[in-house]
Amino acid sequence: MNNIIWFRNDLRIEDNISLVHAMKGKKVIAYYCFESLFFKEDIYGFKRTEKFRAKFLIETLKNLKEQLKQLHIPLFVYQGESATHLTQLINLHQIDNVYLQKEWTRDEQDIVNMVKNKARSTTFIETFDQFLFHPEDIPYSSYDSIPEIFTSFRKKCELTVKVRPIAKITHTLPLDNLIETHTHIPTITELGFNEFTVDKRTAFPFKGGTSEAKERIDHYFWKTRKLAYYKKTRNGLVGTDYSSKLSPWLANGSISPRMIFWEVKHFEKEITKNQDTYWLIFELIWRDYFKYISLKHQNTIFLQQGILQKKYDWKNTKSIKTDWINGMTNEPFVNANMKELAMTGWMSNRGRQNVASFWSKEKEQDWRIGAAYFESMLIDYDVHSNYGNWMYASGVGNDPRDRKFNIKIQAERYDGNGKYQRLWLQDTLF
Ligand SMILES: Cc1cc2nc3c(=O)[nH]c(=O)nc-3n(C[C@H](O)[C@H](O)[C@H](O)COP(=O)(O)OP(=O)(O)OC[C@H]3O[C@@H](n4cnc5c(N)ncnc54)[C@H](O)[C@@H]3O)c2cc1C
Repeated sequence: MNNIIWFRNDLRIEDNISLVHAMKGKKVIAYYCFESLFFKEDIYGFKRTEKFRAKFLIETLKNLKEQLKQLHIPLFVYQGESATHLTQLINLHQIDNVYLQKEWTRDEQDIVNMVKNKARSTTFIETFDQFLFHPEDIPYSSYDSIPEIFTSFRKKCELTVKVRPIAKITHTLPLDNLIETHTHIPTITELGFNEFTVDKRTAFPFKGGTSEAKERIDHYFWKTRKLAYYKKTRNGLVGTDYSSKLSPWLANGSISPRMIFWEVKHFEKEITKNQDTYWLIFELIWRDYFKYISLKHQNTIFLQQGILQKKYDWKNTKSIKTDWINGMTNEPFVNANMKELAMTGWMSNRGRQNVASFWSKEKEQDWRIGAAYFESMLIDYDVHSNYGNWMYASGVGNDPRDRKFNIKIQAERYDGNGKYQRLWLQDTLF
């Protein structure tokens, strides 16, 4: 059998089910495409992927290519459309099976369907591999019965679901499997961006790729033991260590939630087990939850009325949008966060909650514009977490209390000494 592993948001060789299956083939090649759809402008005028995530992705691919090489698997990398490139590759190498992580959102599915339509004699094996709690293991007979309240979901899953072990690779391919690809990983300029240096103030000064993710875990868990204080520091705003910062690697799959889960368990056995160590797993369950919500509600997560079918009088005011994006509103705390995002592609969870609430609840602007801006800018953009959290913050999702943040009180509580606001607003008056 000739197999392809089609990498998308599972850019790792460890704990990758599709790779384990693909490696049973006689000939195995790997494929990745910088899909032009994800680099186009959206309907609001934002580039769907901005330079921060593009750079992170390039770094991730470089690391993946090296790691695949150790297994004697060549990585073919293209820019454009999979409907063209992957179909050609399938024909050229007489591919029997394409293995890939199952995705269910609109654009991801469209891309797969276009390839399937052009490669009708090839088998596509799609496997869920982005979850902590595997969809076959959760205590619900269908996605329809997933509760709309996170706590109900979490409690029931915690009682009944066992996190699966890490999927292991047991062999390498013969050396002659490592054929020349005549493709290369594009540079940032080839992807349409100018070269740039990262702002020194960034809270996320890290690179893409599994190796970097593992270094981060080593630092945060083992070297500094910050994990043992995670719950107490996770609402922080300044510096690298107030939270794990694992989301960008999780988002593109260069690390799996299971890898993190089992490392927490190891830490709990070797060092300490407390509320803080549990809380990192608690947050990973939030991540799962938003994936299940999008599995349940499918593409309604992109609609203005959200999964609640709630109609508000959403506005789309150009000046409010410009002020919000540029950090020029009447709220210094919002401004500091928006400047951080614009200059680094990163914002803390506390910041995200505040700027989202300000945009949709205070200014009553169409939440989808805010979500689209985040999609463009965030290094850790993940379709489910982003749209799930945006709906939640905007009153059309899973927040049973439909909260609106008091920005001044939030700034006082989480940035009482003004350190964070000074960091990002030092050049402007506030
Ligand atoms: C409006 C809004 C948009 C967001 N968009 C994204 C997004 O596109 N991608 C993304 O990964 N997260 C998103 N989040 C969730 C959260 O802000 C980030 O996951 C978190 O800040 C990442 O930092 P960390 O890795 O240090 O998190 P930690 O606090 O260390 O948490 C560990 C992990 O748990 C998960 N997690 C934590 N909080 C959440 C949450 N609220 N929802 C889902 N998963 C969570 C993440 O995978 C995170 O890496 C969004 C939140 C809001 C309010």
